[in-house]
Amino acid sequence: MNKQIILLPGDGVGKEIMESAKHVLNTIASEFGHSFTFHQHAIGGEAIDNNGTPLPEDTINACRQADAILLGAVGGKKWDSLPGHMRPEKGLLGIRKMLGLFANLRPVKGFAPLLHASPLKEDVIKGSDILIIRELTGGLYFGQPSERRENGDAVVDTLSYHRSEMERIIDKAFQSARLRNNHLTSVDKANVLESSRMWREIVNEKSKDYPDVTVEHVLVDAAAMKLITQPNQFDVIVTENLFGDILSDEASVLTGSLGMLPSASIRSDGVGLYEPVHGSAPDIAGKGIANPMGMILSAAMMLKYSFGMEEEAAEIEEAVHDALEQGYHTPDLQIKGGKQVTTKEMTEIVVDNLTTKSVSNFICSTYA
Ligand SMILES: NC(=O)c1ccc[n+]([C@@H]2O[C@H](COP(=O)([O-])OP(=O)(O)OC[C@H]3O[C@@H](n4cnc5c(N)ncnc54)[C@H](O)[C@@H]3O)[C@@H](O)[C@H]2O)c1
Ligand SMILES: CC(C)[C@H](C(=O)O)[C@@H](O)C(=O)O
Ligand SMILES: [Mg+2]
Repeated sequence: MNKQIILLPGDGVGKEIMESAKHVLNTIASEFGHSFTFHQHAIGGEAIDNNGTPLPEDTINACRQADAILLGAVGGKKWDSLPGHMRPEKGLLGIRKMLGLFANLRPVKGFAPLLHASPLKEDVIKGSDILIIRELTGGLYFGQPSERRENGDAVVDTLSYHRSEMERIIDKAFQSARLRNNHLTSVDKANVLESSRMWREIVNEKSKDYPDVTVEHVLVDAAAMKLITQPNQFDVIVTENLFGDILSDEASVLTGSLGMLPSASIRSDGVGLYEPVHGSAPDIAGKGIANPMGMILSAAMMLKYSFGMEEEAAEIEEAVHDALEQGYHTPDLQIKGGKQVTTKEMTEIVVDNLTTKSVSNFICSTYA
């Protein structure tokens, strides 16, 4: 099966982990007889430097024609003082919006070998398996007006949603709950926000179409607390854009590191953009020690959701699991003992697991 994949490595560790995803995908292609053609394009800070815009036209055109898109991360201190519309993050928001990628799926599942890598108690996180579904193309991120007023002494951002935008993400969440444990937690701030009251009404209306799914409403502040105290009470969480952004970084603590979390941003026809949940990690960029697992697992999500390659995706997940079980980990994972490795070494171990199912002969070097 020939697939055209757009690679948007972006900035900071984005470039380092994109190499990992490419290596893993090339390995899967040769194991399963697929052909993946990669086309690399600029986005974010790199595109600002080279093209004067965070989202160049040729990147947009390439993404429109792609079978799927893989993105590393954007952003960095160098571009932090630029005006809002020129920031690297605007490139990412722009491509999500232009392609209509309204459903952001962020699975949070602890790998057994990492249960003790979380600062949370092992018996609190044991059994946690959450799918956070974040609305991605509306809300405060895109509402207008969004501007400074009164010579900079006042400011306005706008939280705006149309009913249809809420309905499609809530439908997606009910459908996902049906494929899992039939439990949906809708997270909002209905005690304060009108948008949340409308969201809650729509969830209640929709629940009549999915009588087999149990629905629970939780206010976002309480949800933030419950994610840490009772994470295994959740199955699917659905929420609006900003709440989903915040809760997903929080939930990553269950897995031991933000570097572990993958994501899929999709629309109804299966076209998708796949990226780890984390950012460009400026504090470790260039050191070769970024955790590549979130990126590699995002590539696996691409195979599953955009290409229907379930078996291939499962093999990648297993190879990641095995690498962790073999004791290998990048330094972000606080594991006592085990073998600390670099991004490249971790990638080789995953690739080795994919091809030989054994890394017993792998010699890992140390890094400075
Ligand atoms: N999707 C994206 O492109 C994306 C997402 C979040 C933040 N950002 C941008 O990234 C820049 C930095 O933001 P930040 O520092 O708040 O968040 P960040 O996610 O980049 O980093 C937060 C912390 O997690 C660590 N971390 C993140 N990914 C890691 C990995 N793969 N391996 C090991 N450790 C990892 C970092 O070292 C850092 O300590 C900002 O410009 C921000 O806008 C981009
Ligand atoms: C970089 C930023 C625009 C982005 C977001 O807020 O959506 C990031 O934090 C994410 O979680 O993908
Ligand atoms: Mg985020």
